[in-house]
Amino acid sequence: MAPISEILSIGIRYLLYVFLIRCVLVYGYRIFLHPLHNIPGPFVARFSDWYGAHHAFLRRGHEVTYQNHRKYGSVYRHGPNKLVFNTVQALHDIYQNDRLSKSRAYLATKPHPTISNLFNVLDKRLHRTKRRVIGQGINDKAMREFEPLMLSHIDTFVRSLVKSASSTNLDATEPKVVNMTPAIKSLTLDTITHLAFGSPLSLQTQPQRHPYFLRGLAIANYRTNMYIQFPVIKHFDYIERILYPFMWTSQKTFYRTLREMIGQRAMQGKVEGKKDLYEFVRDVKDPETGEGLGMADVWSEAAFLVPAGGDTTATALAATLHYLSHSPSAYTRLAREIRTTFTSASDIRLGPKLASCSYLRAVIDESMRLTPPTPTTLWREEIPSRIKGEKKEPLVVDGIVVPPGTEIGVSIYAIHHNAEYFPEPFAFRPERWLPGETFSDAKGLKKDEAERQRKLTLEAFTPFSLGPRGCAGKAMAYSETSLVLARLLWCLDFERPGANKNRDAERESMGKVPEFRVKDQFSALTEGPELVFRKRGEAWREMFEDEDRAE
Ligand code: HEM
Repeated sequence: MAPISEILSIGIRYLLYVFLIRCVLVYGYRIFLHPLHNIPGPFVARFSDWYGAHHAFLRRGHEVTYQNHRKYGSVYRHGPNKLVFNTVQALHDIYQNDRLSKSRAYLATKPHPTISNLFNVLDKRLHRTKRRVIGQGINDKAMREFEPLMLSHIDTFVRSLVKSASSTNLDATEPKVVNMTPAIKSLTLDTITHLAFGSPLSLQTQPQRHPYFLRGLAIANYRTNMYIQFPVIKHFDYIERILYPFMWTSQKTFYRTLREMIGQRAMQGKVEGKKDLYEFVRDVKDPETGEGLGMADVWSEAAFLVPAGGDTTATALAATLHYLSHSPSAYTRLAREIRTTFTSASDIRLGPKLASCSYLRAVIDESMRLTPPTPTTLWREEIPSRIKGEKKEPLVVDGIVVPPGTEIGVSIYAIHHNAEYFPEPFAFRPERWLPGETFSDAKGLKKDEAERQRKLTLEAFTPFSLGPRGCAGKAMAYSETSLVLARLLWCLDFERPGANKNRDAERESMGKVPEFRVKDQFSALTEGPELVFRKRGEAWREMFEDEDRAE
């Protein structure tokens, strides 16, 4: 009888042969016979999802996708069963299509198989119910009711910038350089936690209480993105615990803080006159069972709503400040609009006056176009028919027949830089959003050509995505960004430390404002901008009136 070691070695060799044959068959099929084999794309992506995982790991999926479109055209193969498109037609065909739902990869972000939140629920009926109920807490009406509390956080933010500023002249005293990413995130997270749980996290006023919250949030986003891009990795999260223990603990701290906030809110029960998001979430009932949500579900909703509402708005604001600090003409025009529309800081409220600030809206939109807060590709998939053997029309996206089981999407970053829809795609041109105005590349177009161009521009602009799974917090995002920028520019002027206005003006006129680059981890990870502030005349004093009175 052969010794055990010989049997083992034969066994291993045999398994290796089987593995190699399987690889040859599977990869050979994916490269040469797969229904998508004719669609161009990077070679590795044709046979392995490691391609997407690798770029998600390095947080550069958005820029790689943009480059790939330049190389391969308006559609390319991003994985064996993944297609990315880059046209307005595809945006419509994918995100406004009843036959499609979020891809099953979103399921990997569920904390438990039976627990879902508004972000990762795939069942359409449950999604509609959750969206209807939770949406009431973040729609226009809710924002008008929440406005005084939102303004109190914005004023805390502006006051801290005033305190960092020199008196009148930037050269006279040394103003403090402010890193805007943590400052803005503290503001937006205080705001969303106040809206969600009826009291804020107080990151602005007591940052020492939650030193790891921002880091934990960033890591939670990173993991969410890795799971969506490469769901298999979820099964190996213990490797992460061993290799990156600090990452793991920061993220746990973030979740623990949320749990504590929910616990404190739950202890208060129903509070008369208070309708925070917690109340709305507790009202959600499963349409099939009629049962309400348990604490684990409430936690899961919070774990999504806090980053959804806090992180994205922070990116929009940081990007806008970056572009303004590089664009003297846009800065001057916006400051003039704010300072001539309102009569005091407290006059800056939601309503017709703020809505009339069209340049403000153009600046925010142009900043979100260049640096979308969610720069990624939002994957969708055809829902398999419940009826066995049912024959469906083939799914066609932008003229391409998409086989069942294919994940498809449009990269928000890539389409926002598609020159067909946005002439001078890397230039900061708020005028492109203003009807009747034009800029260098659009000059000389005939009226009907200009109108066609404008229509395409509007259709291709998709920072909030679109369709039934588009952003539910758009009203909150525009309310918050507009109020912050308007109150800030009422009280202060700002610039980059050591900015050279002449050089900036020259670069701006040539369309060479540097991009506010971010890392793609589903939502964007930002750094900076670093800015210095200068008090504006006596306008800022109003912010301190309550404090002065209290003294
Ligand atoms: C500039 C700020 C914002 C941007 C750019 C943005 C962008 C987006 C995008 C692209 C999606 C779709 C995600 C996907 O398909 O997987 C989304 C979904 C969502 N966003 Fe926002 N968002 C912003 C602010 C907010 C705010 C302030 C809230 C309020 C809590 C919010 C709540 C939501 C919700 C609840 C969804 C899920 C909608 C659903 O699936 O039905 N967002 N957002």
